[in-house]
Amino acid sequence: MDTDMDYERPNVETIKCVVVGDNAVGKTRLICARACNTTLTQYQLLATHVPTVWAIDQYRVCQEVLERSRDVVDEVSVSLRLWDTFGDHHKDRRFAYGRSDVVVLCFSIANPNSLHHVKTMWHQEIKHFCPRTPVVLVGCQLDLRYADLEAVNRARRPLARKRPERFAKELGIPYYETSVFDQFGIKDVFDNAIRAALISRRHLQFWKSHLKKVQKPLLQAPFLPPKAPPPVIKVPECPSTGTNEAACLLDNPLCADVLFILQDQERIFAHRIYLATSSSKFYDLFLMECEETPHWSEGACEQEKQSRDFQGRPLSLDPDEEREEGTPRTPQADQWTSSSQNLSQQETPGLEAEGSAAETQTLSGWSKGFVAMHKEMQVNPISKRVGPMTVVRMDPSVQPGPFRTLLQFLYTGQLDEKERDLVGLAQIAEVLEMFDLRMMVENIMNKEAFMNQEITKAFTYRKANRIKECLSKGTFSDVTFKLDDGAISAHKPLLICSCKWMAAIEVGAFRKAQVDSQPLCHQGSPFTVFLILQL
Ligand SMILES: Nc1nc2c(ncn2[C@@H]2O[C@H](COP(=O)(O)OP(=O)(O)OP(=O)(O)O)[C@@H](O)[C@H]2O)c(=O)[nH]1
Repeated sequence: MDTDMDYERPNVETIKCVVVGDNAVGKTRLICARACNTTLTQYQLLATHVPTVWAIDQYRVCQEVLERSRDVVDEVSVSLRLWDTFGDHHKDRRFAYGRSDVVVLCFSIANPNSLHHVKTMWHQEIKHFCPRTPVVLVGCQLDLRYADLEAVNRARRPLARKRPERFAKELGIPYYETSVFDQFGIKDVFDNAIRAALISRRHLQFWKSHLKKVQKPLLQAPFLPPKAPPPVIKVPECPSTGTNEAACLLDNPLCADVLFILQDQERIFAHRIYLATSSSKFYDLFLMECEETPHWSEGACEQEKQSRDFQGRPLSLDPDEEREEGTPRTPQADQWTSSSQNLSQQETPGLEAEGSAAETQTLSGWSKGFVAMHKEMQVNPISKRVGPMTVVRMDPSVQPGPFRTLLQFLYTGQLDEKERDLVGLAQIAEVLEMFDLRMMVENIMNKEAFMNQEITKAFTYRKANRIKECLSKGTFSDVTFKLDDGAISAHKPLLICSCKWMAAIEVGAFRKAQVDSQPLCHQGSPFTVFLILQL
């Protein structure tokens, strides 16, 4: 080493920096990150620990390592010589400490014991072998403080910044944190270790005027932890189960949000999320409604709306409030004629309307089979709760029997082979542009009903994807889960179908106070705090 040209260059300060600390705290990785600029994936970093020391000989054999050892700190040219050591407490490190200029004392932020050993063992050892050498304390593996590594975190809680900071203060040494994974703090550690070494050298070699600008080790800028990823909402790719539950929900329409009126008297309750994710026609219909009446609208502005409308505050049904004055109507909305008349009482006798109807949208020009749509407070026939509902009046040609079968298909993706009114069903499927249903009917008529299984499969696959989309965007959602780190919009009908607990809440078996303090599901759900709105 003594033959290195750095020793011959004037004004280049060679600094021997010894890196010590417990086994597996990350010394070797830290040294490699500085000396060789190695970047590793988290997977590589987490792979089993192999006890190693980074070979000091690298400075002789590897040109890149030698070049990277050169640095300029506070206008001083330095050559940084890193010495890796074994972490075993009983090993003899006196050779490593000999003639050292600075000691980088490492512990792992994910391992409180390694910090404990800083005080009980490492600092004492350093003071014993090189009492005048400056020391820098380094918390390695900083990313593990924020990582979602259940096992690691549970086994040994990562250290918060305060504790090691207090340690460092007591020992009178500077403190830095690093993550090789996030490439954070590596330069901070070594630049400031160099500073500490140079300051100490300046005391001894006061004639070295080029050291006069060297600063004391600086404070480290805080690490900005990465934002937690949004929660992953999993929807089974092809939900084969759940069809019975969906059919049940249609028969017992808890938390229904749409009411079909057929032939001016027949009333069928349903759920927008089921219809919109099974049929483009209904998707368009309900989305148009959202756009037309922004006050009620869900869709993209769902989150905001949920916090406004469903937090128990009175809902305004005044159409004038629904669009700010001077706001242009969407071209789509202009296709319909709108009137503010209240249809609920006069035109649909027998309705248990609780409030007045909002703006009515005439749909006959938009599509065959539909007459008009408006929003109205309605009583749910099962829970007896009053809530806003989309009331859709169907064309008189739409017969209740086939329409019910059509809805069953939209909820389950299945069609009973024994269906009697196949002709009526084919007609209504044609009118409402539900071509997969029409094809199913044709298959039954052609005695090829076995082919319908494939249609059902494709249907459920498509539906699952659409549900995923609606979940991620909050479209048609009617419930918001408030979590510690944000809110998730969801759909009560879907939840009710997959979780009896939710159904119990909806029929009122639980009181709100209990709901607030109960975890959501029995399946180890991560939610611990949630609020059901609109209770
Ligand atoms: N997540 C994460 N893991 C790290 C980091 N640094 C090191 N590791 C991992 O921690 C383990 C120990 O790292 P080493 O650098 O080998 O530890 P060491 O202190 O040199 O260990 P000894 O050679 O036994 O003294 C390895 O599996 C590394 O991949 C880091 O910044 N983040």
